[in-house]
Amino acid sequence: MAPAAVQKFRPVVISGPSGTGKSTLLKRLFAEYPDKFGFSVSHTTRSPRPGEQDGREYNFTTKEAFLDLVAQNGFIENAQFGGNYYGTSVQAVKDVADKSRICILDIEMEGLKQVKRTDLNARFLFLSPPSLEELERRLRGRGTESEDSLGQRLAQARNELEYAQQPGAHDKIVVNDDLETAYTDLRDWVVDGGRFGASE
Ligand SMILES: Nc1ncnc2c1ncn2[C@@H]1O[C@H](COP(=O)(O)OP(=O)(O)OP(=O)(O)O)[C@@H](O)[C@H]1O
Repeated sequence: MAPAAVQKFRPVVISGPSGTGKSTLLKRLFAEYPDKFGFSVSHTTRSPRPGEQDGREYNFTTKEAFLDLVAQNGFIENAQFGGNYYGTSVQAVKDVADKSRICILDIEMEGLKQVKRTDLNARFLFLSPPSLEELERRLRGRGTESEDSLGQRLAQARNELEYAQQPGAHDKIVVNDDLETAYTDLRDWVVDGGRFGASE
């Protein structure tokens, strides 16, 4: 049997508290390596909007099919917003590897734990803020959060930082203090001398 594409194109899970700088760093990584990485296509039960194509913006699906896949543990993460379901399926991550790209998963701690229960052969990087105080400053500076949402994000950040301290929780921890240093650290670990974590 041919080896699964995820053996060669190992997905990378990047987690870390909201506001730590994941989007900022990933944007740079994608710009420096435009053909190497990809995001998985999410499932949704909402209707396609004009111009949206099944399998491109989303995998459009019915509520029944969605819930079937939930029951089969087919999702890494799933949630309900405004009456519709959304989720990242294990298969969608494999689809990225099948296209010879490394899937980058920007997910929360619960999703990460779910990935560990799959055969996705992922590598795990935790992006840590220098401190909770600095994280709060950045979230306030970004100007996207209400006080409520800020409080929730900081509480969740405490959980994630605690989990990250457990041995074996992540393969690599990058502290995003100085942006240049953090980017070099993250890139060098992800690229891994051109092996991208694969054994050969
Ligand atoms: N090293 C850094 N020093 C100072 N500010 C930074 C640094 N890295 C990122 N920021 C700023 O912190 C804010 C949060 O960054 P970003 O939006 O990338 O976080 P995120 O982890 O992707 O958050 P979310 O998970 O909520 O999308 C942004 O305003 C960004 O410009």
